[in-house]
Amino acid sequence: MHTDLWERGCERLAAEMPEQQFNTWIKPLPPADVSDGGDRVLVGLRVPNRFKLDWIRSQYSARIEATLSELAGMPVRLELSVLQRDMNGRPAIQAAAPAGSMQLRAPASAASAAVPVRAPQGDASAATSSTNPAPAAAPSTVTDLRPASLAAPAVIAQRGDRPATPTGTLPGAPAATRGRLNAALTFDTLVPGRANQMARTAALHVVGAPGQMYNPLFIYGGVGLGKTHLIHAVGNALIRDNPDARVLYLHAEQFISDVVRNYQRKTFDELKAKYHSLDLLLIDDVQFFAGKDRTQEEFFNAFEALLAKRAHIIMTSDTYPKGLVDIDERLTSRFDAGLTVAIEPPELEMRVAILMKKAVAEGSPMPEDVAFFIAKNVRANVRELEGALRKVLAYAKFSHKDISITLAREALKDLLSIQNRQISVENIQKTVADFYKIKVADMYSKKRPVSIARPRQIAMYLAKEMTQKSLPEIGELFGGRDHTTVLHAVRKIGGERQKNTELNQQLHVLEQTLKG
Ligand SMILES: Nc1ncnc2c1ncn2[C@@H]1O[C@H](COP(=O)(O)OP(=O)(O)OP(=O)(O)O)[C@@H](O)[C@H]1O
Repeated sequence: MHTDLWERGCERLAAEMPEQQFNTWIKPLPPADVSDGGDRVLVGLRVPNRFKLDWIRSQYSARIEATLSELAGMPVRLELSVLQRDMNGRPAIQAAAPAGSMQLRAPASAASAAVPVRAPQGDASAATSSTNPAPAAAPSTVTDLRPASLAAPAVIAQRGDRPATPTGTLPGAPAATRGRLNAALTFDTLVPGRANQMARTAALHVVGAPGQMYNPLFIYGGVGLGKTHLIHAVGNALIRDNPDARVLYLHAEQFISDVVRNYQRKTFDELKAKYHSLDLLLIDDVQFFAGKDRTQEEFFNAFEALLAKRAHIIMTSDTYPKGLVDIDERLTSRFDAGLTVAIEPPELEMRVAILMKKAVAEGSPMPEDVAFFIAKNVRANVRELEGALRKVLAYAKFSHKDISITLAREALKDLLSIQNRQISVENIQKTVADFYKIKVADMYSKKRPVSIARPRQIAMYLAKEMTQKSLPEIGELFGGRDHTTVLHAVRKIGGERQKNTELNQQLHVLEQTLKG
């Protein structure tokens, strides 16, 4: 009697949920199994992988159950399981995860962000705060599924030669530890937020079950957004859980140097022995492999050897695998074969939380209004945020004044004036019009075809993000439009950006162009 319940539920969810969210998470699911459970209806949903399962459970299951219950006129219980394919590619069902439990083992510290992040409104954003930890940070009951190789005692211990962070969270003198890991870059010091939620969740999965799922894990995003921090956090957590694990962090350039050195000395066996024996390889900025054929070949070999023995590989890059240039396709397609996740620029609330947490770590707690002022004005990335914080703290120290907005404005006046000088709404309109090949006049016109309306919305979004102008001021500069039109554009493009990789890339390009 409830045979079409799932179809009806999907129709309802499609109408009620933001389109991107529905299309990403609900629409691709295979039809549910609906059965009679006595006093309730049982709805079995098969999800392609564990990551999606956890995400759907934490973000959408309550909503799905409520919608289906309403349609069925009786309680509905949702049962999620991972759909696996057997060797012939036929669907085969893995054991269902019990409802309400997360099948991953988060580091004990991961749930304890010191500064609460006010989660932005909306379905996909509900989970990140210290009082409401991200789903991945939930304590779990998973059995240890690690490959036997992780138990083998061996240590790759080398001195770090990348800038590292000491005990505070602002970068300073090197603090190298095992495997070139920086001990200060942990899940504890990484502020969670919407911008890094998926990447952080996936990283926590790797810590919970290395060598199992999402291998390789490919993390991409713009500069200074926390990619390096996140992969160090995975390495540190893994070593803490398993001191014998052979973990190595290195920047892609270090791998290149290694290949060159071994090439000159003809010691490729040593190179192989070093990399192929690892349990976890963390490799940063793989876009640096571009055009380096021999390096790519060696990396390919290491990659294949590590995956074959179920060691884990995590990579970072400034772009998604298919966006990498001058890297052999057989590599980029492998990069994409596990899980690819983006880290976005942090939203305002997250920037505030990062500032406050880092200020506390530096021993100078910062009033929220000051953090807000800085976060409003420093938007590009966390590294710039740290720079601004450092300036404000130093200024307060040397001038023997309390930290206030006035002091922050004074300390950051160069930075603020450069920003105000460089980015104007007119500049944004021109740059966006050039980029999408429309006329600048279309920015003010009343024309509505999507080929014009969309770039216009993108320009409005950038105007709000990158200038100090208010919504009514921006509306005025876009041909006397109402502030609600601007608000709609800002929300729409901001929301789409989270899910639409292509749009996100375009916005990155525009932002970089505008910042000169
Ligand atoms: N969510 C966060 N919470 C706390 N600190 C963060 C966060 N994100 C980034 N940081 C800090 O910002 C700085 C820059 O981060 P990181 O070096 O990891 O960026 P990245 O994405 O690897 O950049 P790049 O591509 O330039 O190497 C680091 O000091 C890092 O600790």
